[in-house]
Amino acid sequence: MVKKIAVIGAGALSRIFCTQTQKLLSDDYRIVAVMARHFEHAERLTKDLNAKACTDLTELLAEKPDIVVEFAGREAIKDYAIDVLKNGSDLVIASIGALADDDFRHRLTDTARGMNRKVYLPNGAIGALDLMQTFALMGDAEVTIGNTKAPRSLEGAPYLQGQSLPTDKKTVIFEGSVEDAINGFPKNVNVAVAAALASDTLREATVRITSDPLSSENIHRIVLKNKLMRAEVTIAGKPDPANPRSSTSTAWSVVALLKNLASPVSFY
Ligand SMILES: NC(=O)C1=CN([C@@H]2O[C@H](COP(=O)(O)OP(=O)(O)OC[C@H]3O[C@@H](n4cnc5c(N)ncnc54)[C@H](OP(=O)(O)O)[C@@H]3O)[C@@H](O)[C@H]2O)C=CC1
Ligand SMILES: O=C([O-])CC(=O)C(=O)O
Repeated sequence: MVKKIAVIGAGALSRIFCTQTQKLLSDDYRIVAVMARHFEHAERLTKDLNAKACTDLTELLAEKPDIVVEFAGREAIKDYAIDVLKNGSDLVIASIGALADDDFRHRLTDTARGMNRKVYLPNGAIGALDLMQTFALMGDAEVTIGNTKAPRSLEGAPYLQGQSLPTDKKTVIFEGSVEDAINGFPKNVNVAVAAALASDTLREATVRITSDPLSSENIHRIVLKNKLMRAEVTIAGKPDPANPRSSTSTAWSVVALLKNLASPVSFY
């Protein structure tokens, strides 16, 4: 049976996700609605999809989606996630940074369990969340997460308080906890929260953010070790031209997730 997908967000990642899901997965999925803050942004995306454009969650959920996919940001997912699950839809969250908030994460988990729904956290701009869960089970993982982006991909973050970054030299602009990193850079280090949650090191993992004027990629390097295993995962993705903060591969990772869910043989 073809499953109905509704999308929250009509920006850079939603556009890639919708286009590629329609192109590659039409035997299994149909996009029925897209929501944005501005109606015209949602409409710009839906006109090629034969889907409903809206600015209101009730309207989105009226389409009775099997799965709601979020590409809208930390505040949006905090506002909508519980109602999506209570509506009976499963949920894919790109703005995984929202789950660094213990209260939200517990409410999300409890609601999903109570409603017998699933919340899927995609690999996003990184990968290997399966491997990181193995580290979590083995215990005592030491995890460091490095993120390198060009200044234009970092500027505007609350941590920088409007300051511009040097354009002539590579600079470490943040070193600290995952929680401080996501609060300071909510649109840049969702990957750090994903890695820390998967490896069960939300309080212990450390994050380093580097601004590199010569970098044409968003580079994420995660190093994990315990007494029996060590791993280094480096992923370098091209920034989306419409939103240089986001790597385009993030949207593709959600297409891959949906493909996996629909397939009789799943990778893990
Ligand atoms: N897990 C990961 O690896 C990654 C996660 N991300 C997450 O994905 C998010 C989306 O990225 P991207 O597509 O590049 O962002 P964009 O800024 O290009 O698009 C965001 C879209 O969300 C919409 N939106 C924002 N707030 C709301 C709201 N409250 N209700 C409805 N719609 C809303 C905007 O509406 P409008 O157009 O009307 O303004 C816009 O269409 C990022 O903010 C980040 O949190 C990003 C990269 C990697
Ligand atoms: O897209 C990326 O490279 C990573 C990103 O913005 C995030 O994790 O929020």
